[in-house]
Amino acid sequence: MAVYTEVAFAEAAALLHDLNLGDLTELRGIQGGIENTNYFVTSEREGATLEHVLTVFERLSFEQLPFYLHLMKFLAGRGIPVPAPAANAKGEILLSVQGKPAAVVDRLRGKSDLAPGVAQCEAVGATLARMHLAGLDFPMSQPNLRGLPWWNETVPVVLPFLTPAQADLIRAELAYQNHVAQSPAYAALPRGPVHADLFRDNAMFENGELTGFFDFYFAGCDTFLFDIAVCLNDWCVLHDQDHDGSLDTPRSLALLTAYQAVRPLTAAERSLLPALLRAGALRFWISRLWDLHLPREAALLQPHDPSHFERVLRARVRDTHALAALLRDDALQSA
Ligand SMILES: Nc1ncnc2c1ncn2[C@@H]1O[C@H](COP(=O)(O)OP(=O)(O)O)[C@@H](O)[C@H]1O
Ligand SMILES: N[C@@H](CCOP(=O)(O)O)C(=O)O
Repeated sequence: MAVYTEVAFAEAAALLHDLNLGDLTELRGIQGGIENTNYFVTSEREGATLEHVLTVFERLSFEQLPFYLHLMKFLAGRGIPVPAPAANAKGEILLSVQGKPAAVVDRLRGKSDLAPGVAQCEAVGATLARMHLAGLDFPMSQPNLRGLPWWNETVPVVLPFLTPAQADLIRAELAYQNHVAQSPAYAALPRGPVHADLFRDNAMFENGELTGFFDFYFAGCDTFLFDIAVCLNDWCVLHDQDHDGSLDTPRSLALLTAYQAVRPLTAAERSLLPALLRAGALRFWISRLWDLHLPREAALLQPHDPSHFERVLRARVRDTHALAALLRDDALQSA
């Protein structure tokens, strides 16, 4: 559990009043996240029980937050299942707790499915594509703050903690990704607001139905293909202890086919998916190394295992040509 900022009951109660969300009845620190302080807040208003999530942002600034919160509001308004932020009487959705930025958003029903099958991957693929299309009109712009420039800055910071073989891999992959980013095919990739961290623990299901995506605090304007790659790397790999990071073909095809039924991939996207799968693995290997070796103070913090994404990256590098062949597969082409 990561609770970096302790919020008192009275402080949370006053916040809910300002948002016209009634009387606070329960305030509970949330286990699971690693970036922000999160609490479940339950309140009573005119006989109804309301469930929200209070987030205090630990790394993001008052300048960066409007993009994420307004994106969630915009997507929710377009019928995409994401938590809408609550507004105060002045219409403000970006709040302040102990001088830090904060927000109160809808609590999604259900729980995360950490062992998804084909049906869950289909639901994620279709909803991801709908979200990408809905976001095309979003008027605000902010880069993916965990994109290539951050990788270039952060790799030298984590290098001292790596073995020589790991250092060779991370340097070679960073060079490869800088090269890919200069290519005409990369420039041709469709772009818009992306979630950029849509792991299994950032989606909820209830009775087998997807109830929504949440945790948009790594979102940014980037290629849609990067978002797809991040999803495939988490939703469609084997997660047993001995796994080697390989993609599970039935779940990968299910996610991609469902995505394509809503927004077909372009030729440039097909050709660059193997490279962007490597980019997605590199991004989370770097951030997990950074979180592990350069931790912040926290009441309780469970850093994620970086070696998982080292394995995923090695598997994607090994499978680059096989994945390219899979993407030329007739069944997927005609989806
Ligand atoms: N809008 C929401 N609806 C339901 N549960 C949520 C919501 N936001 C966060 N949670 C819960 O809080 C946990 C941690 O949130 P997360 O956003 O992943 O934290 P962090 O930002 O620190 O990574 C999630 O695993 C989930 O159980
Ligand atoms: N999904 C990332 C970590 C980001 O934390 P989250 O709790 O906001 O998803 C990873 O698994 O490394």
